[in-house]
Amino acid sequence: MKRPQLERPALLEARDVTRLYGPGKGCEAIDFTLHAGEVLGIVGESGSGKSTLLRTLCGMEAPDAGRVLYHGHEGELDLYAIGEARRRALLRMEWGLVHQNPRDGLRLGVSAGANVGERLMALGQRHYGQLRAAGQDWMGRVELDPGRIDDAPQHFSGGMQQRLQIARTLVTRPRLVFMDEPTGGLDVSVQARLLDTLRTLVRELGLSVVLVTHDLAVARLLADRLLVMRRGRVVESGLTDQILDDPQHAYTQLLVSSVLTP
Ligand SMILES: Nc1ncnc2c1ncn2[C@@H]1O[C@H](COP(=O)(O)OP(=O)(O)OP(=O)(O)O)[C@@H](O)[C@H]1O
Repeated sequence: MKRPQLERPALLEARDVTRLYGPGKGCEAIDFTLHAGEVLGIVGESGSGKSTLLRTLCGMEAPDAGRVLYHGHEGELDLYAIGEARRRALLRMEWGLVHQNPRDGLRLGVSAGANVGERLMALGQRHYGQLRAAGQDWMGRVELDPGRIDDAPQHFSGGMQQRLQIARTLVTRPRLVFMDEPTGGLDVSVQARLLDTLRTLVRELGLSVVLVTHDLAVARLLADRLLVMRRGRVVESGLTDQILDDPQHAYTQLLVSSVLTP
């Protein structure tokens, strides 16, 4: 998906971000700018530091050094200079987070409709009819049967739960969405259909996304640009098609030719 974004404003910036648990474990000296409407894929083999970087970017884990800057409604915010309460409010009001395991992002015991409506309620919506209509609408958008709005997600398949988590995340129209292996842990055919839905939503809504995936096929379908990580560092970055079609770094070449084992 090639969408030139250079003219768009910066939305999220990582400036020399480091979070290390040990040498090469975590992420180190990460620098990038995500522009509005852009999908940035973070790829690399298992243990390369993708999830650590994502947690640092989305306010869940403070870096040892460096800054994460977010350009939101209130202008530029230094994510770890503001308090915990404001970071939480950002996640609730302006951001969305899609976990690999939908169980981490859903409340399994309450209805599908309540799961979708909850984030709207957190933004102040109280009108039952409107919340229910939004629930049905978003279940339809992620290709779930809106007739199952009163069913609890614990009775849904893994793929359906992931679709519901995506609906719950996107219903508030977040300005920035973080996704950690959104199609991981699912059967291949389920993954392919979900990826198709995600790609449609990303395009239709013009989403700004930071996407972590070890799966280069997922990266190719969704991401405009890639950061390739190895042992905590970015070894290569650029447009997705350029990197995947003509990788420059030996590690990326190995990744692309699937020589590396997970
Ligand atoms: N809380 C933690 N405490 C100690 N070490 C950690 C912690 N979190 C991650 N690590 C280590 O940091 C390194 C990077 O882990 P991370 O989960 O960020 O990699 P990843 O690329 O997301 O891998 P995967 O795809 O397997 O999730 C690994 O060596 C991991 O063991």
